[in-house]
This record gives sequence, structure tokens and C-alpha cells, in this order.
Amino acid sequence: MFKKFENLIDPFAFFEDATPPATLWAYLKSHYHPFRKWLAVLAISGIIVALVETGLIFYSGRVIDLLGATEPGGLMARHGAELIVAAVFIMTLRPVMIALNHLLLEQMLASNMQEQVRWRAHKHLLGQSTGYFQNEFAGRLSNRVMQLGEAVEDGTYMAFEGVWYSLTYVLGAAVILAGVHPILAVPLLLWALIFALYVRYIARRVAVASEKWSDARSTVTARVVDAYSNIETIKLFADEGTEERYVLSAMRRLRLRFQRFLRLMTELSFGLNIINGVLIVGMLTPAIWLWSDGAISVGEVSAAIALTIRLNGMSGWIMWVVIRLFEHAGVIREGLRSVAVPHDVVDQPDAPTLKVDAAKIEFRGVTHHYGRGRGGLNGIDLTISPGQKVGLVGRSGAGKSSLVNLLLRMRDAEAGQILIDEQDVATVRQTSLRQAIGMVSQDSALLHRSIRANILYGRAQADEAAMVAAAKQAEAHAFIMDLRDAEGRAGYDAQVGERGVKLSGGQRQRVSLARVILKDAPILVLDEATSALDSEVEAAIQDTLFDLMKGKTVIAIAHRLSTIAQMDRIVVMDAGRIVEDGTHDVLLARDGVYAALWARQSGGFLGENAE
Ligand SMILES: Nc1ncnc2c1ncn2[C@@H]1O[C@H](COP(=O)(O)OP(=O)(O)OP(=O)(O)O)[C@@H](O)[C@H]1O
Repeated sequence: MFKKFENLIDPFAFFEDATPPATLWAYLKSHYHPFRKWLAVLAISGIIVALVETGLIFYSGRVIDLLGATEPGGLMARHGAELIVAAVFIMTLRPVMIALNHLLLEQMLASNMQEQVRWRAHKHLLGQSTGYFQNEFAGRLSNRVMQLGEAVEDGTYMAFEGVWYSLTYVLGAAVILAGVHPILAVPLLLWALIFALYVRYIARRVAVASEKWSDARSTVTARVVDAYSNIETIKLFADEGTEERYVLSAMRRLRLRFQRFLRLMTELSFGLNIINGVLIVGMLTPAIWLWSDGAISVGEVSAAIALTIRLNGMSGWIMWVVIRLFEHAGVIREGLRSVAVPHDVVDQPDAPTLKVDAAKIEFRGVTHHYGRGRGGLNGIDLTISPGQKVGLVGRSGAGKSSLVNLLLRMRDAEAGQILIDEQDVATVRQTSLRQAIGMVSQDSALLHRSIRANILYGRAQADEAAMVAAAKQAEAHAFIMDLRDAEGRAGYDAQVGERGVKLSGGQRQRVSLARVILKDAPILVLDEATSALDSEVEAAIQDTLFDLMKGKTVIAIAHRLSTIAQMDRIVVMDAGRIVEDGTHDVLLARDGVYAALWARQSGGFLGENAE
């Protein structure tokens, strides 16, 4: 039964990933679309339940009147059948109707909507460029994705369970009261109007306070997560108070914003009780007056009193629901600031797959200043023939990583073109482009999964033997076999800590090398691929690398010039431009920048200030 209702919606069903709408209502609508049929059923079932509830109160008034008008012994004889029907209805049909309403609310709606929102938001974020993530805190983003799911789901739940239900309840009550005597409906409708205006007034302020509160909460999460994930840097550099002050200032702001929010809550409860006091008196006075005139019965007066008391109790809850709704609206708006951001690196709708044949790479007038008008790359023209091995050299900040990042289309070049086998990287499908390039970077980040999962990330469908062979080639097999994590998983099953912290830098680099060996892509990019290795392992890996390079087009960045001296060609960069280009011997003979770098390498290292 539960499963049936839970499976009415599949929150992870395929959807066209487009930029989520940036406005609240449009965003909600996009998420309600798969639910629309069942939301309509839910709305109808909500009306039925609310009407049954109001009807019940008025029926209790009728029972009082029946009691007053009948001799004690004759009640069952005269009204037995009616009372039995009512009792059976209350014991069977009513619970079934309420159960159906809750199955739709909890199983159909609540159990699916959170995950649909989170999944879609996460999927969209995964498609963002690296530039987007460089400008955001990972902690804040994850907080927003999580909160967004909860806010949309709970907000919708409340809209049905609270607002819709109460609206029907109040309208139903007004109709029944008007049936008893039209005057009785007047105070109820007046109350409903004043209540609605007051809710609107408070809720608007709550929305603002809630958005600020939510923003402050995200900032605290971001700073706390940033601290935990960079704990080593903090231990090494932060003095006693710096880091504490950083988080504390965010927490103070969070406290302040929460206090502002709570003040509104207190104000609200005060105003609510005044409005409700008016309802009680406003309803009782005409009811008693009508009764004194003989216009209505005692049972009807007592039903009106019961209704007033019930509304009195409900009003606090309705107010709370509406407040929560606006609070959620604030959270959603805050979340959309990160989530409803268009991708800046996008595939054209019918982008073709990159077809790599010879693997020729061509940079044509490529300029990229990271949107700042300077720095980065400046008019790069470079053609790398198929199978050529190019060493990229230059001081720190010369633009080497920028060049390969643009090749991988981590960003779109501001001007110029990058072609692989005559196909512009900006026009082919991004996944096909990145499948064609194997990259080992200086910061060999591993995922917080098993070693096996990390290596297989290179080629998911590879078998165990191929995976182990790749690890052996990367000189990683031996140390992997010795690994054992805290939970006792060993070898390839051992879990790597977040970003691979449980492995040494050299070990991480070797695992990521195994991943690239397994990937076996036609283009290879090595960005300081062996920088973390000791010279003994490096020597062994160099052979592996040369093996790996066979038949591939290679761009290798290295500060240690000895590692790239044997390349077919060396390209020297400086301040975003190519300043020299030739073989090691030719460049040495030319006695220019490269020759100076070579001469200055003390211990094989290129210093920051070398020129
Ligand atoms: N994400 C970024 N946003 C803004 N500017 C950037 C960004 N990444 C790099 N730059 C700038 O582009 C220039 C080239 O940087 P790049 O990282 O390409 O140099 P590099 O030669 O690879 O340096 P290193 O050898 O230190 O890795 C630098 O001036 C740098 O400040």
C-alpha cells in the first residue's frame, strides 16, 4: 500500500537539464509538473476531509438538539438509525478518507519531492564550469542544495495540509453557519479577512528575515566546512584566534538574524491572540442574541461555540504554517541564487561527438584574461602535430595551466579557437572532448571512494585485470596491496580519505596516473605529473610515462626541466605568450629564455624568480 503511493512519482526520472527558473513560482511550477495529476487528487481529497471535519462539529450541535427535544428513553427509537449511520461513518469512512489524504501527502508528495529537487539541483551544478566552483564555497553550495529540497517539499506539504485545508474549512464553516443564520457567518468572514491581512503583513517580514537567516546559516556552514577541509593549513598558519574569529563572526551574525526572526514570532503570537479574542466575542454575542430571540437552537449555539474554539486553536497552527511557507520561500530564493545560474560552458543542442583520429591540436589566436582584461593568455598560436610530445615550460603564472584548461574546455576562451583534428573544442560535446584527453595534474585529487573506484573512474567498464595492470604500470600496485583503511577494507577496496588525504602525495599521483593509463586516451596532458614523486619512483614512472606517450599527442608541463628535456619540442611561455619554441638542443643553442632557465636550474628546479 505504502509502496504504491511512494511509487506514483519517480523523483530521479530523466529530465531535460536546463537552467532552473530563477523566480520562486516558476521554479516551483517546474518541480510540480511531474506531480500535477496527483496534486489535483490531493487538493480534492483535502476539500473532502475539511468538509467532513466541519460537518462533524455541526453534527454535534444537531445531536444536542435531538437530546433536548427527545424524552431520555425514546432517543434510540426515534433517531437510532440516523445515529448508527453517523457512528459507522465516523468509525470507517472518515478514517479512510483521512488516510487517503495522508498517503498522498506523505508517501506521494513528501517522500519524493525533496529528492527530486536535490537531484535536479545537483545535476545542474555538476554541469557548471570549474570557474563557477572556484567562486563558491563547496559547503555553502551543498547546504543550499540540501535546504532547497527540504524547503520545496515542506512548503508544498504545508500549502496542502495547512493553507488549502484551512481555507476549505473556513469556507465550509461559513456556508454551514450562514445556513443556520446568515448573521452568524459575518463575524467568521470578518475574522478570516483580518486574519489573512495580518498573516500577509507578518509573512512578508518573515520572508525577508528568513532569507537573511538562511543566508547567514549558509555562510556559517561554508566557513565551518572550509575550516575542516583545510585543517592542515589552519594548524600550520593560523594563530590562536584568527580562524576562530572568522567562524565566530559568521556565527554572531547567524545569532543576530535568528533573533530578528524570533522577535517576529513573539510579535506574531501576541497579534494572533488579540484577533482570536475578537473572534470569540464577535461570534458569541450574535449567537446568544439570536438564541434569545428564538431564531436559533441551543445545539446551534453550541456548534457555533465549538467551531469558534476549534478555529481559535487552528489559527495558531495556520499562522505557523503560513510563516513556515514564507520562511521556505526565503530559503528557496536564497538557494536559487546558486542553483538557478546558467552554465557558462554549454554544449550546443546538437553538438557532435569529437572524433579523434590523428590527434592534432591547434591553438589559433587564443586569448583569455579570466574576464579581467589582463593576465591569463594573450594571443596563443600553437600547432601540435599528431603524436608530437610537447613540453610546456615557463615561470609560475606564465599561463601553462590556463592553456591546458582551455584545451579541456574547463572554460571557454574569450577569443580565438582551439581545434583538435580540425574540430573546434567549443562546438563538440564536452564529455567526448574530455574522454579524448587523459590528464594527470599536479593536484591529484582523488574521490572519497575506494582505490578501485578511483582507478576505474578512468574507464568504468574496464575489468579487474586491466585495472590491476594499470596500477602496476603506474608503480602503484605494491603500495595499494599494503593499504588498509580504518574499517578494515584492504588493497583495492581500501577507502581513500576525502581528497585522498590518507595517501601520500606521491601515492595519490600514482593512483591518478593508473586512472589515466586505464583511460588510454589519444591525447595526454601531464601537468606536473611527477612533481610529488621521489627521484627513485620518478625514474621508474618516467619509463611508464614514455611508454604511455607512445602514439599519443602529449602536452607535458614541468618545472623540473630534466623531465621534459627529451620531448620532441619545448614551448616556453611567459606572461601569457609563447616566447620560444624548439627542441631542447635548439633552444639551448639559441641561448635565450630556455637556456637561461636551464642554466639556472639548481637541483633541477625552476625558481619563481628565474627569467
Ligand atoms: N581562476 C582564475 N581566475 C583568475 N585568474 C586566473 C585564474 N587561474 C589563473 N589565473 C591567472 O592566469 C595567469 C596564468 O595562470 P596559470 O595557472 O595558467 O599559470 P601557470 O603557468 O600554470 O602557473 P603554475 O606553474 O604556477 O601552475 C596568472 O596570472 C593567474 O593569476
